[in-house]
Amino acid sequence: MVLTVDVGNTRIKAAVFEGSTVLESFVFEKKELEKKIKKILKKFQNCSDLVVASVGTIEKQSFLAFEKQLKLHFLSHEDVFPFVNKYATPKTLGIDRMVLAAGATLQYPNQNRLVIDAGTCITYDFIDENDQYLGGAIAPGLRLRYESLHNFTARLPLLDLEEPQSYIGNTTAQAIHSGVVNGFVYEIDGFIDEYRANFSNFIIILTGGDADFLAKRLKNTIFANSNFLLESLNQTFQYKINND
Ligand SMILES: Nc1ncnc2c1ncn2[C@@H]1O[C@H](COP(=O)(O)OP(=O)(O)OP(=O)(O)O)[C@@H](O)[C@H]1O
Ligand SMILES: CC(C)(CO)[C@@H](O)C(=O)NCCC(=O)O
Ligand SMILES: [K+]
Repeated sequence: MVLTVDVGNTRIKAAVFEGSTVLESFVFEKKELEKKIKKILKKFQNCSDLVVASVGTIEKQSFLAFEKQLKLHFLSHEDVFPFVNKYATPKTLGIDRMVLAAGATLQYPNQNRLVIDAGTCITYDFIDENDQYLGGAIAPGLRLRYESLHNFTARLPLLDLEEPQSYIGNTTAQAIHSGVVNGFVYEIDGFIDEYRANFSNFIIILTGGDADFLAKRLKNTIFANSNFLLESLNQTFQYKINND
């Protein structure tokens, strides 16, 4: 059994895998890290490996205590990945994006793939049919848009996510919902159209905390898989032990 942990910018997600099957998955806050992992390991005592990808402030040190119980794999750029990294600054590429690209490469071989992660940030990652990682884009995520409108202005309230009634918002609240939600959806559809115009035959993988919300609203039909990063962590680990 393998315990995978994704330390994002907002929350932590974890899952226990037996082979490629998820036995259970978890979401928790950063301050609960130690307590939660202890609890998971108590329930799943057959876990032999702990695989971590962190883009947050939590470093490898926070996991060292678990090394007594199981083998720690704190993923970094030094690990083996199943694609050729064409990013011009490979060392600054987020480890979460590398893991997503690895999962897409392994799970959908011999085709162009676009991974869209709608989390704290929206990230786009493109791997071509020759398994070359080309790059993509980083944009503010849905919640971040609501927060930045409030934090960087004097008069805009902080609102919770709500379906806009129209693209023509006729109140401050409706104008914000339209700008944030419609803007988010139009932007992502626009990116997908751009990729479609330039590449034929490719698959789109949609993941992240806002994936389900988004999937229903895109004009492009895409299935969401909110576990894709955790599944990719498990696959990256399997790839690593077979290729090290
Ligand atoms: N309980 C929650 N806390 C924070 N965001 C949530 C929650 N539930 C849903 N969301 C949505 O999920 C988005 C954040 O996505 P996610 O949880 O994947 O981010 P994350 O944990 O920071 O991971 P990453 O840094 O990898 O994006 C927000 O834009 C928000 O709309
Ligand atoms: C873009 C985020 C914040 C998304 O989680 C993360 O992948 C990151 O910190 N990336 C570093 C910059 C880059 O990927 O080029
Ligand atoms: K993200």
